[in-house]
Amino acid sequence: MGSTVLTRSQARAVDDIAIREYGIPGIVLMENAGRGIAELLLKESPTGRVTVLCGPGNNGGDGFVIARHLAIAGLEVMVIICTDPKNYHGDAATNSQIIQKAGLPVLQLSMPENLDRLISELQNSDWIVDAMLGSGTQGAIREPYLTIINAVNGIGKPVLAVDVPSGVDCDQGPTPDATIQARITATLVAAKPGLLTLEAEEYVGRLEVLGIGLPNIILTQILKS
Ligand SMILES: NC(=O)C1=CN([C@@H]2O[C@H](COP(=O)(O)OP(=O)(O)OC[C@H]3O[C@@H](n4cnc5c(N)ncnc54)[C@H](O)[C@@H]3O)[C@@H](O)[C@H]2O)[C@@H](O)CC1
Ligand SMILES: [K+]
Repeated sequence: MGSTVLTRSQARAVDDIAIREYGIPGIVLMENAGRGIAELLLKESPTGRVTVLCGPGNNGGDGFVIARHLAIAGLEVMVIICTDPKNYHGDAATNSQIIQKAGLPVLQLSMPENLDRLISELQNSDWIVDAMLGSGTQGAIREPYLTIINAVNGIGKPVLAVDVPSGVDCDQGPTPDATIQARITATLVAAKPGLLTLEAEEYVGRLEVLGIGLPNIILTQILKS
């Protein structure tokens, strides 16, 4: 399934079928995604300090799982929540509560008051995990993501992007002037059309496709329909 490409609606359908027809809980998919991405990062950086930027949806939920696994492995982790935590629901809310109860360092970002703090956290990082915006991204990139994306790109530390670099519309490609420049993009289940456009080349870096434990038959079913 390495060369498979899934559009936004196909990726959603795959998750939907896995959850509703096959009974695989969404939180298991999120755990598989986050753990797989943490293991990938640990191969690049077995020690050091990592800042995990978490956005408002399930991409942010993946970020919480990644942070938990990196902390278990002994890395110094700082989680930056880029939205009001009241926005979280479902699996992302569960994983947000787990890391907060576990006492991982969390900074609740309220812009622009915390911009200096954000920049100093980023400057002190060996790696940055971009779990801000994923396959749910649509339209022009709004604040605070616009400012954060530009700050991350300006600092130039290596970035591992979760599913897509924030700013990439998974069907259309990058949004000019507001897309994370990743060193590695760990995309889930299959590549997305927007990651393979010519314009995306400078943002995606090394593209890694990670499975999340779905039976192959689900992908076959979607690609045939
Ligand atoms: N079961 C699942 O669906 C799974 C999903 N996974 C993760 O979930 C992600 C998709 O989750 P969601 O559908 O919650 O989407 P996102 O995590 O991409 O978040 C969507 C939210 O971002 C905000 N947003 C959208 N466009 C924006 C823009 N232009 N500017 C600023 N904010 C914007 C809106 O608040 C929107 O509700 C995937 O990319 C992947 O990382 C993984 O956890 C694996 C399982
Ligand atoms: K992302």
